[in-house]
Amino acid sequence: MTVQSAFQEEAQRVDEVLLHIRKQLRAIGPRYTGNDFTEQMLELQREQRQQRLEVAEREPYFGRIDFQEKVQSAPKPLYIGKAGVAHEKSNEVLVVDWRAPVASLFYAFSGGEAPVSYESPDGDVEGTVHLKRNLMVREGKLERVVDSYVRGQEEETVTDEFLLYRLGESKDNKLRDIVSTIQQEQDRIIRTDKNKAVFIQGVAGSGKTTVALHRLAYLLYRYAGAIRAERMVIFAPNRMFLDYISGVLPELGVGDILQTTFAEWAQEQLQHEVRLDEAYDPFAYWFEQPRSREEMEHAPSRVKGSLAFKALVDEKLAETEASLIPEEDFAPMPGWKVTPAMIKEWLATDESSEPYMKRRARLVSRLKRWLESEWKTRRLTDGKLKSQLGTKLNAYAKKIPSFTASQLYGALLREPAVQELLPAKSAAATIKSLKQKLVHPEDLAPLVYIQVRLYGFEQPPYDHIVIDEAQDYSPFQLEALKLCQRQPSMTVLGDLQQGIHGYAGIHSWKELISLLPETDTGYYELDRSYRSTMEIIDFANLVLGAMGDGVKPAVPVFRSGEAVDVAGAATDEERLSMIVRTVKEWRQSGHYRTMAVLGRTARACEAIAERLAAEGIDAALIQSKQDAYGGGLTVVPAYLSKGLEFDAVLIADADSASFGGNDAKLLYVACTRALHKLKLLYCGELTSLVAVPVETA
Ligand SMILES: Nc1ncnc2c1ncn2[C@@H]1O[C@H](COP(=O)(O)OP(=O)(O)OP(=O)(O)O)[C@@H](O)[C@H]1O
Repeated sequence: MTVQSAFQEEAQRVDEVLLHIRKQLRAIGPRYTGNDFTEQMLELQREQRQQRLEVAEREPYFGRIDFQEKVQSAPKPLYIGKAGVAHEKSNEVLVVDWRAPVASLFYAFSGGEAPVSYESPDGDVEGTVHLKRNLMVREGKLERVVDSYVRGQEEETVTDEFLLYRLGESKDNKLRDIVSTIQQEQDRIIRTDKNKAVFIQGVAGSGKTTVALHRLAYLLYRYAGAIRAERMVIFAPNRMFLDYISGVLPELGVGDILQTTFAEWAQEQLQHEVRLDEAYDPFAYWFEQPRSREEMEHAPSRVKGSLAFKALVDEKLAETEASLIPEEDFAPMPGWKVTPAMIKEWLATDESSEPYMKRRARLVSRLKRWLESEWKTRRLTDGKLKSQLGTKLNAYAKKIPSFTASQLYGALLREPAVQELLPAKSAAATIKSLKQKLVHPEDLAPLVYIQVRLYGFEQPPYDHIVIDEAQDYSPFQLEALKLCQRQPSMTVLGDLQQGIHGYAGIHSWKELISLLPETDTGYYELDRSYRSTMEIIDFANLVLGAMGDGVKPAVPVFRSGEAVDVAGAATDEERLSMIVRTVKEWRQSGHYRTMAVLGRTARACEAIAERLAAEGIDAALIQSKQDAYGGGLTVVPAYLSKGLEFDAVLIADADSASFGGNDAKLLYVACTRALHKLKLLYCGELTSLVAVPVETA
């Protein structure tokens, strides 16, 4: 078949499928707005179906794979789309949902005539692939058809032309779904079994965030009923990042998933008993002036996030547990007595896995029942005596300690064992803040952990937990989250090479993985970077090399672009003029929809934004409490740019004073934000992290 006739045939099919989709959309009818519960539930289903069909109407499908099952005599074309569509009468499948088992063939097939198979609920299905085709449909019209594999033709392996086309596009202010170009190594992670905690170490731009979001959509489809969107949670580093990723799930037809930061979530779990101390800004402390590695290593945040600290919390909780049995008898009247031994017996028959405060409440009720039964047995009637007995019970109950999480935490911080781990000054400062109900971010994991151990849940709230930028999490944070899940079902992703929060995060994935049973975990590495051109990745790898041995360079996709520019200025004034000139040039070129000027500190960024404003250039200055990222031209401190991406990036102060020997990770993060264009400017001496200066000015 010629390329032209293939295009015509596909264009005709797109039209036909769209007719079916539109017919089905029309058949959905008007919305139900009454009060009948059953009708309301049906309406919810109708609404979801409508959303799926609307997604399909925009782009019915993006891929085709012709697969011949071993038992069949001819290949069958399967069209893969974001939402499955069936013929309204015959139920024949017109579009296969990308999450269906058979669709895995489209992603996993890497060429060759050998038999392939996919896992269906009824077992493995074997067969051969005859065609793999990418189709691009925009606004209901077929625009492009690319065959990446045709059986019998000379090229044996699939080509990446379609992927390269997608990667070459410029980006706006939101992360997008990648269903049409998911790569084999990503697909494997997305389709991992639900009862696993999946850990992903991936280089910058390898699609970790994107993969995690697609995995949620997959789990909801594959385990419909068992896993529910409202019992899932995504943790991201800040509100701006959450805004940036907020478009992906709706586009995949998934709604209602809680997307939050650990700090916000923790304060809610603690029912706002405490709040973050606004006067302490960790970013300002750690990034606005040089700090030594030594200081980072011994930071209070590292101690409070450690397992050694958790062990002390556990000891304190065990001690509290033991205090459930009072040391004295409860003897409200002569001849009436409950001994500690009896209480011990009662507690032993109770649900011993229940949290302390529940067991405590149960014990007090039991004492009350005992009092009532004694009262009845003795046939007493004196109302005054009854109220005296009540008072005695209350007085006795007070001897069984009762705590809020922050009270217990405060008590723990006063103990000598804690003082051995944590500098006395730091413990004293935390105790003082707690009195005002203020805490630092690193106090939240211990507090939530204590809260859950003291009060528990009716049932742990989550079916699945996603942790993005998990290299910045402490083992104690993971321990707190473990208590909140029904079974080990997590997606934990990050990049140790981008671990710029050394004062809080981990050094090795083992620190987190070892907290779960080995059989419940999976570990994956993603080495290919999809975001940036080869030139940018090669340059970023150079910076990475400055970190010393043991680093894993990112492997670029074969997408070539412009060379990375490095230019020096003689004076700071000249550097600022060069920033203005570069931004103007980039704007005039019309090539870039999103651009960023990255500075080492917030202060440096303020100066740049001021200068741009003075030249009449609009730029959004991003600060640490930012809620949203709006695209266009942005000025942002390098440490806040993590997770984001821009068509063009200008690193405004790549001098040796701004990026010293310890800042390789930060500079690596900054360089890898760029998709198509990267430029570095410096004044004075170029940072030693960039080994080969390239003069272009
Ligand atoms: N298979 C793919 N097809 C097309 N684009 C992809 C693919 N995988 C990743 N991308 C693109 O690469 C970019 C980086 O993805 P993402 O932000 O998820 O990576 P990351 O590993 O989380 O990056 P970082 O660690 O730098 O935050 C995004 O623009 C994403 O759309």
